[in-house]
Amino acid sequence: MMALQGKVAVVTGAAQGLGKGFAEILLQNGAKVALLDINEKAGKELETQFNEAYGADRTHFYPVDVSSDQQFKDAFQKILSKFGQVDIFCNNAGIINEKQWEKTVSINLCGVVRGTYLALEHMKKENGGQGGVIVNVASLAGLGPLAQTPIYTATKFGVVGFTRALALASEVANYGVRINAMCPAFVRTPLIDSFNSEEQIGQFMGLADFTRSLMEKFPSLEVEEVSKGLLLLVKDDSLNGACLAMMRDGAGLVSFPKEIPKTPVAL
Ligand SMILES: NC(=O)C1=CN([C@@H]2O[C@H](COP(=O)(O)OP(=O)(O)OC[C@H]3O[C@@H](n4cnc5c(N)ncnc54)[C@H](O)[C@@H]3O)[C@@H](O)[C@H]2O)C=CC1
Ligand SMILES: CC/C=C\C[C@H](O)C(=O)/C=C/C=C/C=C\C=C\[C@@H](O)C/C=C\CCC(=O)O
Repeated sequence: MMALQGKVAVVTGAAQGLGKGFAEILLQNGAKVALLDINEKAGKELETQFNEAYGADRTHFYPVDVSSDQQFKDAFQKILSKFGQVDIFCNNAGIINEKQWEKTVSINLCGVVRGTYLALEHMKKENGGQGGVIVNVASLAGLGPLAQTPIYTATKFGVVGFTRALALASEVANYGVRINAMCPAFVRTPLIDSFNSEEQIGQFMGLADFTRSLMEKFPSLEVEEVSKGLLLLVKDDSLNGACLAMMRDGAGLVSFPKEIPKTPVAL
């Protein structure tokens, strides 16, 4: 298991919700944490709160829009200047917006790619790096479709596929970096109210009742529960290319079929 004492972690979308929970459990386990978020007010307030709770200078906030290549790169350099290294990188920032769907893709998928590649360039052994672990936050909607949010679903399937492919590349090329994905069902954060917002859901508002029924089948998880899943994916150094599915009735590592299950058709 990876010891976190003295390690340096980066968490995107850290100002609230799951990102705040992930940052806190990493601090509680001895890591220093760089908080990245577009919400500058909330990020600065959380930095102060965490430094008071876990010791001065254990946390620093960096205002970053993960859809901006330049902002992400600039922040990463500032993190390296302040902390000297990055051992853990959690790409968590994400939104739901089926109307501004290019924005959703740019944040949920492209933002994860940007963060992953920044971390990988720094961590991989062939670049003189010390190795490390990257956790990309997908969703259960990255393993099965959410009818009301086809674009959000597509981005999460993309995060799962990207993570699994890069984990395989890391194994084959011996980068010394583990890359895993988190696939929680509904979690009690501000994001899940999105399904009721015409501004975010647009043409699919008529499917709100379908999502409500899904929420009954998959009762909401608490941030604290999901944060324990993050800790597992970070600490267990046997896990690379793992996808952790999390639902109220339990969590489990997804077993992807070696062969694609299919029903033969005559062509
Ligand atoms: N809440 C849920 O039911 C589930 C959430 N997830 C995923 O977990 C991640 C976090 O979601 P929540 O904490 O629930 O959402 P949230 O809306 O509570 O927090 C998201 C955070 O990301 C930040 N953010 C948004 N756009 C950004 C950008 N362009 N650059 C930097 N930061 C940005 C926001 O300011 C906010 O602090 C997302 O990727 C989401 O898709 C996955 C499964 C379930
Ligand atoms: C409208 C979207 C609201 C919130 C999105 C939230 O951020 C999120 O990602 C929630 C995902 C919840 C998904 C819950 C169930 C998905 C079910 C189907 O897609 C099937 C997928 C897996 C089957 C799981 C099982 O039955 O074992």
